[in-house]
Amino acid sequence: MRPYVYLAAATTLDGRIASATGYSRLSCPIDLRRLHELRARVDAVIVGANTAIVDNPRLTVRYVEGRNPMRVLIDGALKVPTSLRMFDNSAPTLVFTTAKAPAEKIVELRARGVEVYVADGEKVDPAWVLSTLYQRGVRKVLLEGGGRTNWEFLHRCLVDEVVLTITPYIFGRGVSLVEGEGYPTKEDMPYSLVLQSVKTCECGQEVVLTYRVQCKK
Ligand SMILES: NC(=O)C1=CN([C@@H]2O[C@H](COP(=O)(O)OP(=O)(O)OC[C@H]3O[C@@H](n4cnc5c(N)ncnc54)[C@H](OP(=O)(O)O)[C@@H]3O)[C@@H](O)[C@H]2O)C=CC1
Ligand SMILES: Nc1nc(O)c(N)c(N[C@@H]2O[C@H](COP(=O)(O)O)[C@@H](O)[C@H]2O)n1
Repeated sequence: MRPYVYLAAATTLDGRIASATGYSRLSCPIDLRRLHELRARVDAVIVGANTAIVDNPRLTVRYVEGRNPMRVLIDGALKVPTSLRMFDNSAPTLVFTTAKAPAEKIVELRARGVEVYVADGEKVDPAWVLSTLYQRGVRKVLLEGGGRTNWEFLHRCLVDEVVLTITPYIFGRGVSLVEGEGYPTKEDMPYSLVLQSVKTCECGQEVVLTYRVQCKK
C-alpha cells in the first residue's frame, strides 16, 4: 500500500522549473497560496537533495492557516548540509539515504530529532519511501521536486496527480520539470496523462493544469 501522490511545480513556458543558475521563484503570491493549501491537505512533502541544497526550503504551511506536513528528503549520498532549514524543529522530518551517507552526519541528524532511514541498495527506492510513509499513517503526499526526483517517481508510476502552474517566462536552459533517461516516443511512456482541469490564476498571467496519471500496466 502507498499514499496518494500529488506532484506540484511551477514551470516556465519552456518547461523549466529552474534556470541554469538554479533560480526557481516562478509562482505569483496567489499560486504560492495554492501550493500552501495543498501542503496543508497532505501528510508529507517530499523533495530531492538538489532542491534541498539550492532552495534551502522550509516546506511548512505559512501563507494559509493549516497544519505543517511531515518533511521528507531523499538524498542517496546525504550530501546536504545539516544546517538546512528543513532540519529545524517546526515539523517532523525524515531523511531517506543509503550506506553511502557519512555516518557522522546520520548521527548528528538523529541527535537533532531527524529520523534517518538507510536503504540497503545503491539508491533509495521511491516505492520503499512511500510504503514506509504509509505504514506511518501518511495517506497523501506532495512531491515538490526537483526534476530528477520527479522522474524517479513518475517513471515508476508512483504519481497520481500532476498540478502544474505555467508561468509567463522562458529560460532557454535550466532544470526541466522531469529530468531522467527519457522516452523515445509518447508510446514508450509507462503512463497516460488525463486532463482534469484548466484554470487561469487570479493574477491573470499563470495557468494551472491538473492531470490524472494513469499507469498503463
Ligand atoms: N519551480 C518549481 O516548482 C520547483 C523548482 N525546483 C528546482 O529544481 C532544481 C533541482 O532539481 P534537480 O537538480 O533535478 O534535483 P532534485 O531536487 O530532484 O534532486 C536530485 C538528487 O536527489 C537525490 N535523489 C533523488 N531521488 C533519489 C533516489 N531515488 N535515490 C537516491 N538519491 C536520490 C540524488 O542525489 P545524488 O545524485 O547525490 O544521489 C539526485 O541527484 C532546483 O534548482 C530547484 O530550485 C524544485 C522544486 C520545485
Ligand atoms: N509550486 C512552486 N512554485 C514555485 O515557483 C516554486 N519555486 C516552488 N518551489 C518549491 O517550494 C519550495 C520552497 O518552499 P518554502 O517556501 O521554503 O517552504 C522549493 O524547495 C520547491 O520545492 N514550487
